[in-house]
Amino acid sequence: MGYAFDDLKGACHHDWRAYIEHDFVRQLGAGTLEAGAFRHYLKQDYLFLIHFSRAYALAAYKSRSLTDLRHAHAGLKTILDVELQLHIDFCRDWGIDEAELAALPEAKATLAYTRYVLDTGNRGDLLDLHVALAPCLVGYGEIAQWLAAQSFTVRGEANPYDAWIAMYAGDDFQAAMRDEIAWLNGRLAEVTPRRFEELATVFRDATRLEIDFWQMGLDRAD
Ligand SMILES: Cc1ncc(CN)c(N)n1
Repeated sequence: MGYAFDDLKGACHHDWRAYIEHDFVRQLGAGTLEAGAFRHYLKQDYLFLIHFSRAYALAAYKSRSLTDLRHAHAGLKTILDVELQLHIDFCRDWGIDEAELAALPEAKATLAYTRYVLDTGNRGDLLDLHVALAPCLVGYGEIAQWLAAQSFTVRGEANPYDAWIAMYAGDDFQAAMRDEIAWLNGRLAEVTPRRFEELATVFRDATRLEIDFWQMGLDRAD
């Protein structure tokens, strides 16, 4: 019997829950997150998304079939057209203009996560790269679903972070998440137990780096 995406989550259940249910996420859902922490996160996430766009471009380069090339292209389009564009709008609403974004120094958590994904993609094959990218795309989609199910989550104008939640709960992002899971399920069905262990390590490490990214936001760490 082959593997599926849920087996990657199962292989690092504790880290996955710590990422999805992080204090940053809880405070954001409740609308109690300090504005300075969100602003710090937003700025670093702008840099993060630029490097993640590069990682999707690397996925396109590594594709051996038109199907894989289209899949990588769709991921790149979601980041560039949906997420990054809305992100720039958010930043403007939060008093951060594009000139400030262009001059930002990268925090260590941003450097570590983005370069880990790019290095994993360069060293490994297309599946390694997509597994390293999965906590990003699938994780935020799942976070939006998890927040929707929590009684402490405040939606609408009473929550200053409502637009952020809406972006990840929205149809475009949720559809991109489902596509990524379907692609991964197709590939994971064919891997050996030994290969699965390698991929589980990549997935766990990327998930741990997501946790560090939330913590960087809360601590406003450089
Ligand atoms: C750190 C991080 N991880 C994931 C996402 C969702 N693409 C994001 N915007 N930023």
